[in-house]
Amino acid sequence: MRKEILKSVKRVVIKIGSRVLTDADGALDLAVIGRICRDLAALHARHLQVVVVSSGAIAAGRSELGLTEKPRTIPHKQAAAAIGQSLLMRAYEEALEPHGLKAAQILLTSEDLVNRQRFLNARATMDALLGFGIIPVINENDTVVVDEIKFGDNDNLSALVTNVAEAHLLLILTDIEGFYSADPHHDPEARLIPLVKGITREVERAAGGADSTVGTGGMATKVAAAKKAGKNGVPTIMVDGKRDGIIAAALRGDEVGTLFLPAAVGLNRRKHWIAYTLKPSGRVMVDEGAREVLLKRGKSLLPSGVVRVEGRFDRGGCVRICGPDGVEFARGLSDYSSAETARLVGKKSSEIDDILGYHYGDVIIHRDNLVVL
Ligand SMILES: Nc1ncnc2c1ncn2[C@@H]1O[C@H](COP(=O)(O)OP(=O)(O)O)[C@@H](O)[C@H]1O
Ligand SMILES: N[C@@H](CCC(=O)OP(=O)(O)O)C(=O)O
Repeated sequence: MRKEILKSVKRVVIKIGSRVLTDADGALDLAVIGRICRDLAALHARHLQVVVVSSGAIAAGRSELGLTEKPRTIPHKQAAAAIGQSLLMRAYEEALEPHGLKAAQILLTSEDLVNRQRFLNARATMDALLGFGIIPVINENDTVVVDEIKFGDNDNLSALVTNVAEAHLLLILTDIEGFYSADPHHDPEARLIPLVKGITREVERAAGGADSTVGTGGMATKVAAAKKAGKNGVPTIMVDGKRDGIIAAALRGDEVGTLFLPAAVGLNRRKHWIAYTLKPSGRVMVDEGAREVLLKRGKSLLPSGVVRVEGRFDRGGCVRICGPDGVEFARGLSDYSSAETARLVGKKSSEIDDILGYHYGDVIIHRDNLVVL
C-alpha cells in the first residue's frame, strides 16, 4: 500500500524535530544534519520537491548560550531562537553545499497563514523557490511572536505548510521509531503501530506529551498534525530521524515507522484553511434541529437555528458552531457580526431586514464557508 501511495508523491514536506537535530549535549548534531542533507539531495536528484520545516533554533541557541536548562521565560526563549536560527541555517547551508544545493529561510507566524493574502504570498514564494531548485527551510518566527512560543509547535506548522505548499506527503522525523500504543519511555509493553487508518479517540489517547527537555508537544501534536494533513487528503509518515538513510527508506515505501492514512474525502484547501488555520473568536450555539441539518444535510446555518452567541466577531470572522451539548461540531465564517447575530437569534430569515434595517443575505453562515469537524 505504501508504494502505491508514494507513487503519486511529487512534493513532500519534511518536518524535523529538535530531538533529531541535537546531540546528547543539546548542541546541533552536524553529523545528523549532514546525513539528512545527503538524503534531501538524493530526493532532489529524483525530481522530488522538498520543503523542510525545521525545529532546533531554541535548542541550538540554548547550547550556544551555555544554558543547562530549556529556557523558560519568553524573552529567554526568543533570545535563544534568535541566536539559534542563524546557526541552524548555517548548518543546513554548509551541509547542502557539497551537493550543489541551497537553502532559503522562511520564518512564519500564524498571522501570516491566517491572512489569506499573506498565505497566498507564502505559497507563491515557496513555488518560486522550488522552481529555482532551492530547498525552503521553514520555522516559526519565534523571536517576534510570543503566542507562537506559548502555543505553537512545528508539528502543527508542518501540517499547515502541507496546505500552503500543496504537498502530497508529510514526513515527520522525530526521536522515536514511530507511533506506539503508549509512550515507550513510560510503558515497556508499548508496541509500534505501523499503520493508522483513522485518527480515532483511542489513537489520540495513546499519544502522550513530550518526554524531553528539548522537544515541544510530543506525540500528541504529531497525531494532531497527521489529522490536519489527513483532512487535506495528505498522508503522514512518521519515522526515527536519527536513523541513517531513513528519509530514502520512507519515500521508497519501506515499512518503516508509522503511516497515517488521510481522510477518505479531503477538504478543499480553502475549507482546510477555515477549519485549521483561522483562530475562531466566538461561538454560535445552535439547536438540535440546526445541528442535524448542518451535519447530515449539508445546509447553511439560518438565524432560526441559533440559540445564543458568545464572544465577539466581525462580519466575515471565524466562529465555532456548537450544539446543545456545548460541543463544537463545525466551524465557519459568519456573514453577520456577533452583535448582529445576537439580534437575529431564533428569527426567520425574512425578518432580518426589519430587525437590522439591512441584510447581507438569508444565512448566518453559508455552506461554502462552513466546515464540519
Ligand atoms: N504513543 C507514543 N508513541 C511514541 N512516542 C510517544 C507516544 N506518546 C508520547 N511520546 C513521546 O513523544 C516524543 C517525541 O516528541 P518530541 O519530544 O516533541 O520530539 P520532536 O522534537 O521530534 O518534536 C517521544 O520521544 C516520546 O517520549
Ligand atoms: N520553533 C522552535 C521549535 C518548536 C517545536 O515544535 O519543536 P519540536 O517539538 O522539536 O518540533 C525552534 O526552532 O526551536
